[in-house]
Amino acid sequence: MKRKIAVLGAGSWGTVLAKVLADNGHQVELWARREELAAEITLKHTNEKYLPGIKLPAELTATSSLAEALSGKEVVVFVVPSHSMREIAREVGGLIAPGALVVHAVKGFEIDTWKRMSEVLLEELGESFAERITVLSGPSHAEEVIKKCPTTVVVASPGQETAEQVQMMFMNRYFRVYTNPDVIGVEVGGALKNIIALASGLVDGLGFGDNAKAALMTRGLAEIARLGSAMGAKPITFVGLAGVGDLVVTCTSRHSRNWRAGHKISQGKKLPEVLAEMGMVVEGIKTTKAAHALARRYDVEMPIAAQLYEVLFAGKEPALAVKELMGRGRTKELEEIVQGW
Ligand SMILES: NC(=O)c1ccc[n+]([C@@H]2O[C@H](COP(=O)([O-])OP(=O)(O)OC[C@H]3O[C@@H](n4cnc5c(N)ncnc54)[C@H](O)[C@@H]3O)[C@@H](O)[C@H]2O)c1
Ligand SMILES: O=P(O)(O)OC[C@H](O)CO
Repeated sequence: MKRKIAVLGAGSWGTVLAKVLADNGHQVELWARREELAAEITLKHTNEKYLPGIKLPAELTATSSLAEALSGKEVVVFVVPSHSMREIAREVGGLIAPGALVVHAVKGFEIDTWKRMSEVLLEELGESFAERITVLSGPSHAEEVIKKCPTTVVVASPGQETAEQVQMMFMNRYFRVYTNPDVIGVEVGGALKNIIALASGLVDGLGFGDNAKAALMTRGLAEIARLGSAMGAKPITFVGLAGVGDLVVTCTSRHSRNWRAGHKISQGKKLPEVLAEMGMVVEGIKTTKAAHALARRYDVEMPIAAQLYEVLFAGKEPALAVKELMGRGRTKELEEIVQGW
């Protein structure tokens, strides 16, 4: 079934998801915050800032008007940074058709409340959308999907039927989509892996080698599963695409903005300088604050996230953070994660 779809957010990921949907024959309109970018996408079929050198399909149009983007659409896909989700959801709340499906592909928590993105959407759009909000996550760098490199993602929704509709909408020969009923696990896995990716960039920058990287990813997964389970996720979700899958790709790829930001910090650069140099969303920075707060709220131990918090926000030397992690007291390996599997 061909759909009329609005994709809100014309950064790297929003533009690429819009292209996947356009490749699948859907009628897609992108919303870009800046008018010049909307004009560039519609008239030149490029998005040079976020996807340099890439030609977009001629059928893919963009607008800077939210009302125009949403007019007559059956599906709305949110791909804005997590810090702007509530503002945008509030603005479009009254404009979304009552029966429309809502999808988000955002990997982060709301600042200060530390709510998940589907919670924010539900609060702003209303209870009538409860069964129709879906999250799309998994190991998927925009730079590779745009070249049709084989990619797998997962969609999670409270209703299996909704998840399957979204699965069919996005799935094609280069973009394979799985379903999972665990919305909390998929959202928490996608958000928290960014912290470990930042730490990976740091450890790589310090020249600590492959053993340290493997340790970080494995013990990072333990922290993700521990907090996620306390928040209500199914632990098994963290061995899936939104857990291990995304952790592997983000910690090992030079495409990762989070990895690159961590690497720059290892070279002695301060956070404002790093953010200015990146010029793109680095969700892991805010998510480190989220993990710090959520670990306290749910009373779970997250030593890697705690050390990263001190490096990012209290000026701790990265090498000292690693030394302190290695100097922690003796402990058992998997007990806390295995509970509930
Ligand atoms: N890039 C990827 O490969 C990728 C893959 C999967 C998921 N994601 C997730 O997708 C989300 C969006 O990331 P992205 O990669 O497209 O980011 P990006 O940095 O490429 O683009 C961000 C877009 O958001 C816009 N923006 C910035 N502040 C805004 C605000 N206050 N209100 C509205 N729009 C604003 C920018 O103008 C830009 O168009 C993030 O949560 C990210 O983790 C990204
Ligand atoms: O570039 P990053 O670090 O924001 O990661 C992008 C995606 O989340 C990878 O799946």
